[in-house]
Amino acid sequence: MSEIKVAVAGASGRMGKMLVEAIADAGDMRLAGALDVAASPALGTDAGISLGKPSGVLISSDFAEGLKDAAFLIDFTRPEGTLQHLEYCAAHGIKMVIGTTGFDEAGKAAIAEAAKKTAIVFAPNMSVGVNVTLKLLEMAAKSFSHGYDIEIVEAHHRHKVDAPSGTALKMGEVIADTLGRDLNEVGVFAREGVTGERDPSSIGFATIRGGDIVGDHTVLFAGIGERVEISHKSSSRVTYAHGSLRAVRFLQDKQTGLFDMYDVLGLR
Ligand SMILES: NC(=O)C1=CN([C@@H]2O[C@H](COP(=O)(O)OP(=O)(O)OC[C@H]3O[C@@H](n4cnc5c(N)ncnc54)[C@H](OP(=O)(O)O)[C@@H]3O)[C@@H](O)[C@H]2O)C=CC1
Ligand SMILES: O=C(O)C1=N[C@H](C(=O)O)C[C@H](O)C1
Repeated sequence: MSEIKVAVAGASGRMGKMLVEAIADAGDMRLAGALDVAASPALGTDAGISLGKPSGVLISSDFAEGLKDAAFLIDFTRPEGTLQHLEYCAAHGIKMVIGTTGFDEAGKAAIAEAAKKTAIVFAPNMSVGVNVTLKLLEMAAKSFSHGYDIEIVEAHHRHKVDAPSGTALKMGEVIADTLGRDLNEVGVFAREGVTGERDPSSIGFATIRGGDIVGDHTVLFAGIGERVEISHKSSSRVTYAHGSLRAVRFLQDKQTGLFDMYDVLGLR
């Protein structure tokens, strides 16, 4: 069987490097292109050089050049970058795995629209563990629908630019949907000063940023006399990279459509 040709956007970023390495180590894939922003000091360098594994692929900011051999683009960048890549990929039939977080509603709508022209997996967290945790949260939310206060705490490294994390928001959405609530109405994203008592229907979010924390998420169901905490902790970004490669393989026989990691992992 021929190798799957995969390009990586944000190739010199934390996830980009991890993906370049994971593709090199995968027996069924080949790095077919590497993109980064025009201002990146990594432009023109070999995408694998910082890993000590030269790939023969130079990092480019030119979409036509960086994607000329690619059937797939894995994108972990910023929403504004992803939306540019999306337009190009939709026009050229390149399938996408999007891990970028921090999209507004218009950005999410653009991804849904592009999925009418090409096949896309879009998920705020590609790890198996987090997606299984989302299923556990659905189950827990059903049982803790009354008498339990729901709070979501997430912690990430000092470089993360969006808050709360895409994963924390997804956890909130899953719980709110299960309980028939609208996260836009019940989400509480900051507390300061005299806040008044807690609204029992609210879902609170707390954000920690520091050091090199890869990604921790805890959902707290706090009742009277007991509390339950459901936690996931990432110790390496490799889990996101391996999930992304599973998403690429899942998309191989899809032509169009918007999918997430529940689809990839058979959790729906
Ligand atoms: N879904 C998941 O499982 C996961 C999602 N993420 C998400 O992935 C994204 C990237 O995370 P991370 O790798 O840590 O971030 P980094 O900042 O390390 O990497 C981002 C990369 O994208 C580049 N970039 C920045 N702006 C643009 C742009 N406008 N267009 C194109 N490329 C751009 C950066 O270039 P430069 O450095 O030169 O600015 C860099 O190479 C975040 O949104 C994060 O939340 C992260 C981990 C897991
Ligand atoms: O920026 C990160 O690092 C991560 N971002 C994703 C998010 O916002 O949920 C996934 C993971 O938590 C790591």
